[in-house]
Amino acid sequence: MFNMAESTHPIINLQNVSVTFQSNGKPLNAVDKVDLQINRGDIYGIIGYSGAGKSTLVRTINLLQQPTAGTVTVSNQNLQALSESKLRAARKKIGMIFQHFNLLNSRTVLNNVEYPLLSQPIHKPQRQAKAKKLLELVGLQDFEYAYPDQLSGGQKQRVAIARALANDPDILISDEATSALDPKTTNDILKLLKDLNETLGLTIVLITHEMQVIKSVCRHVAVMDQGKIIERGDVAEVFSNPQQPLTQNFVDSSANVTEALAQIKADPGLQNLAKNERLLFLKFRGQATKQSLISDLTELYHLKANILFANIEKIGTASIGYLIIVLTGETRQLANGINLLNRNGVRVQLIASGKKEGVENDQATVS
Ligand SMILES: Nc1ncnc2c1ncn2[C@@H]1O[C@H](COP(=O)(O)OP(=O)(O)OP(=O)(O)O)[C@@H](O)[C@H]1O
Repeated sequence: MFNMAESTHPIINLQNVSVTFQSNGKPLNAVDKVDLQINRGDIYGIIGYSGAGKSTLVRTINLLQQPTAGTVTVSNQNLQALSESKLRAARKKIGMIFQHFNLLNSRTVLNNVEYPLLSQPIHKPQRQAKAKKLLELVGLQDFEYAYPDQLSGGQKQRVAIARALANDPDILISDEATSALDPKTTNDILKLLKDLNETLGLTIVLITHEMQVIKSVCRHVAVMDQGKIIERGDVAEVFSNPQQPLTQNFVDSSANVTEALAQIKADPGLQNLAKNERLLFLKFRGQATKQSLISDLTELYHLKANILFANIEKIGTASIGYLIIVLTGETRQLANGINLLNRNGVRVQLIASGKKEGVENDQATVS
């Protein structure tokens, strides 16, 4: 996906950035020697589980979090070398939105959006005009005099976005901004962020623990674990061919496979498979998702496949298919069938086999 607004010049350049906290008297490397370059106009996702260091990392971008080591360059300025007043000016060009909106409940929607402009040398009419324009941009022109408590979660986040745009930032950092929202509202907010990226050329850095969020708006992604970026690149490339088990976990959870596997493994009915049955987890990629391999098993080897779970995860132009099946048939034919799947690029994992008939009797490779 090419975006006219995106250039190949990094607007954000973190070099060898570390943040070490003291936790119970011991050093904790929340961010560990991270290099991160984000181009102007990009929508860059950072994904990781809780505690991976995502928030700490993105807070170094505006020096809300001072790094213990490394350099932070934004819009060609080394932020650590700036005077207090120049740093304040640089920070105004980096907006932020959060999971819990952080609105001032005693102020109207309009006053909330005006708030960051109060310290600016602008007169009230211009300030209000600007805030009204921003509310229109986020689709809340009819809510100027409402109070945050009267709004839905999605509307509150729109106010927070309008407020974050008050100083015409070049960069918007979104820290789990959709985590408290339902799926439909999440999509609406993500669509708004994408529109703002396209119309304003806004660079967006978005942190989340949900792969669907990354998939629906980001062009690039970094996967974070224990303070380090363990994998990064184009979203479709990273998620269609994960190199790290953690990245694979995100893909599997997104396709609901992790949950399905747990449920199936816990099903008492499947603890006692007959000796001619195999419980298999199959993962397909690319071409394999289009082939009729399951019907081939029946035709060639007289195997019966009982499908317990099926899903296809589409990532860019790539597809990853998942099947959990109970395959029934003669021992030799079961081995032939599994070999056929393997030969066709299907990753076959044996979850359980029938009693007495051990796996060692199968002449097939299963992982
Ligand atoms: N001010 C602090 N003092 C001490 N430890 C901290 C501080 N801030 C964060 N940490 C620790 O640093 C690690 C990374 O936290 P961080 O909040 O950056 O992770 P995260 O990936 O954003 O996760 P979450 O989504 O849960 O916030 C965690 O172990 C956290 O407990």
